[in-house]
Amino acid sequence: MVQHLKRSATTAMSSHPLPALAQIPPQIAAVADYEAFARERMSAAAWAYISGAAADELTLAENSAAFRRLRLRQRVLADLDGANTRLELFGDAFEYPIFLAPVAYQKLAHPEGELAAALGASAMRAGMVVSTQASVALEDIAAMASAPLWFQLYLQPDRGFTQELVNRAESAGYRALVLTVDAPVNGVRNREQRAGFVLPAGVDAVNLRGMRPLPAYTAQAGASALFGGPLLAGAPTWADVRWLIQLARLPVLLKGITTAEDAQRAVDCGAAGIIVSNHGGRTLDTVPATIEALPAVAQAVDGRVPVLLDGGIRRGTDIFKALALGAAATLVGRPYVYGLAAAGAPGVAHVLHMLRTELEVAMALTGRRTLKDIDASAIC
Ligand SMILES: Cc1cc2nc3c(=O)[nH]c(=O)nc-3n(C[C@H](O)[C@H](O)[C@H](O)COP(=O)(O)O)c2cc1C
Ligand SMILES: CC(C)CC(=O)C(=O)O
Repeated sequence: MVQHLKRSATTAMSSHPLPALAQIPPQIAAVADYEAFARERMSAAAWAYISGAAADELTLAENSAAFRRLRLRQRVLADLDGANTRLELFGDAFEYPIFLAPVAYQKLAHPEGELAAALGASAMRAGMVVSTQASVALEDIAAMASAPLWFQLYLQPDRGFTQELVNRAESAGYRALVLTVDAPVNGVRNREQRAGFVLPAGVDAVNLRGMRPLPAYTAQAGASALFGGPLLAGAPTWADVRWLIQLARLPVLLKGITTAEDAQRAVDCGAAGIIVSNHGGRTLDTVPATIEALPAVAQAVDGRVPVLLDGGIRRGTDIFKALALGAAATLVGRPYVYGLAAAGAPGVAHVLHMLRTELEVAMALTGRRTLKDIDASAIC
């Protein structure tokens, strides 16, 4: 049913998103409802890669559980005339504070990959962050999108190649750079390992083609698999953050900050924004949920730059709670990838539509007219 919808509605969506949304079956009423449809359409290995996280996946579970533990304070009879969810970030206006987080290799989820995600986001006028490891050329994604795109950067050991990547993103019209700082090495991805995940033919990091590969390295028996090898030797440091901020013409956000100390340092280095993120639980297991890390980061930043958050958002009330505790906006990862896998661009649009509507309901029932009215007093 949803598969059929994908074919017929993608075309309709490019002129108007709503007819396509009207064809989504009623049993998909919440973001979580896409998960089963997505799983059916993916190989077991791709499912393990996308839905999985690091080690015992405690942080993955905690990201959502911590949102669910928070309680809202309902307020009644507020004047909601003129209510809206608008915001401005880095000179661009957005209709609502929900962005698509950078997710690598989206062709694993859908043959059109990032192109369909960008189409869905643009139809809903939502911003999207495109991964360095996208499976579609960053220029082609930019040509598809009408809403603002940001480019997520993994600093490559070859800094000259990294600079080229930044130039390409700037030339293609991306509006900000998101430097991911929490993954100098991959987490211990046991679920992926057990499923034997490897990239299938036809899916690769096309934007990194032509880059000089790291020297081959096999640790001697009894030696460290990581320390002393080339991976950490080329890993980014604060000096690289300053280098990037100096060379980039675009604002640079740091993604993957979860402590007050690092937030302070990021602002001191000239970061234009901070994304509180633990990579959806995919890097270091047992770190706290992002919603628990947010207040200390927001306090350290003290309004000097916008603080965004991702990780575990599955409801509009989660977005509301993040805003109440100091976030200017939020990003979602797996939820839209599940929508993409199940129904292509309309699935992505639908996920955004549901989250936005749920956020508006939460605002109406807590008596908040604008995003600026959402503060900690909305939480018990
Ligand atoms: C399959 C997958 C691939 C990801 N790829 C990237 C990436 O290339 N760059 C990055 O900064 N974050 C990446 N992330 C992390 C997301 O940007 C985001 O932090 C996380 O998914 C948020 O948690 P959520 O999935 O619970 O919404 C990836 C996440 C997933 C699930
Ligand atoms: C290719 C990976 C490094 C992309 C990523 O960030 C992830 O899988 O979490």
